[in-house]
Amino acid sequence: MANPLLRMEGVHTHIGQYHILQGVDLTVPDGGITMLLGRNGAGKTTTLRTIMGLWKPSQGTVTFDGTPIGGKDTPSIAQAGIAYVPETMAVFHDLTVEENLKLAARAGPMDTARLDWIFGVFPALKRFWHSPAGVLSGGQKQMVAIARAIIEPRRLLLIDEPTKGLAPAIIEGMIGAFQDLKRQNTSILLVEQNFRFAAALGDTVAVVDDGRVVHAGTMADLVADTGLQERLLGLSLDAHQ
Ligand SMILES: Nc1ncnc2c1ncn2[C@@H]1O[C@H](COP(=O)(O)OP(=O)(O)OP(=O)(O)O)[C@@H](O)[C@H]1O
Repeated sequence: MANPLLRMEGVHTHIGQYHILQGVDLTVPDGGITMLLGRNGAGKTTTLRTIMGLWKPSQGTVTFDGTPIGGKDTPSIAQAGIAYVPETMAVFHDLTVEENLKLAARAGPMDTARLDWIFGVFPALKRFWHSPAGVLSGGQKQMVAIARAIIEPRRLLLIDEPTKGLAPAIIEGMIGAFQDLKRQNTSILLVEQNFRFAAALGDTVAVVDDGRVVHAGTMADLVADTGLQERLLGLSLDAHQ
């Protein structure tokens, strides 16, 4: 496995009186795609939000590229090179695609070479450049949300359920886009419920249950072991259709 880009060790997160993460150990290798799987309510979103500093860990360490980031504020964590696309997709519906991206480019004018690269990954953005984001399909809005997160170079992209509610054909198209991002040296930690998508895309996988990582390894090993899938994820053959 490549060197870890992100490492969480013994991370606990409390939300109010609730003890949600209960000692998460998680490694995201540099240069790969890691899938975070698990039941509803297992703690996947809380894990992403804790990495991003939106919840502060009450215990444990979070290390990014060798530097401790646990407890830092969200802007500093973003500055360090991590971007986050929440499940709700941070897209302004009344603004054009261009305006959505301009607002996300906090460092100043958009880098045209980078924009060309983003158009290559998500061609629909070029087509709808001057259209309000609100008229786009769900998949296209997801592309705007991801483009906003990567308009400035990022080492690590955290994405929460990008396939939720999308048609299978759109999901297939997204696999290519994420592989493209990976080829461009963006590591990805992606929360996913769709096991087929996760299996097609993931290099490594971590399974969360009750606020802990209960399994970590290569995606190929999990794909090859249907018994393990059943035990960890409750997947039956139906879930693979
Ligand atoms: N703001 C909050 N206040 C109280 N409890 C919360 C809050 N946010 C999340 N939780 C609880 O924390 C637990 C983990 O939630 P989380 O959203 O991380 O799970 P998840 O694995 O992402 O699940 P899902 O797929 O349903 O989003 C759940 O029991 C949830 O009810």
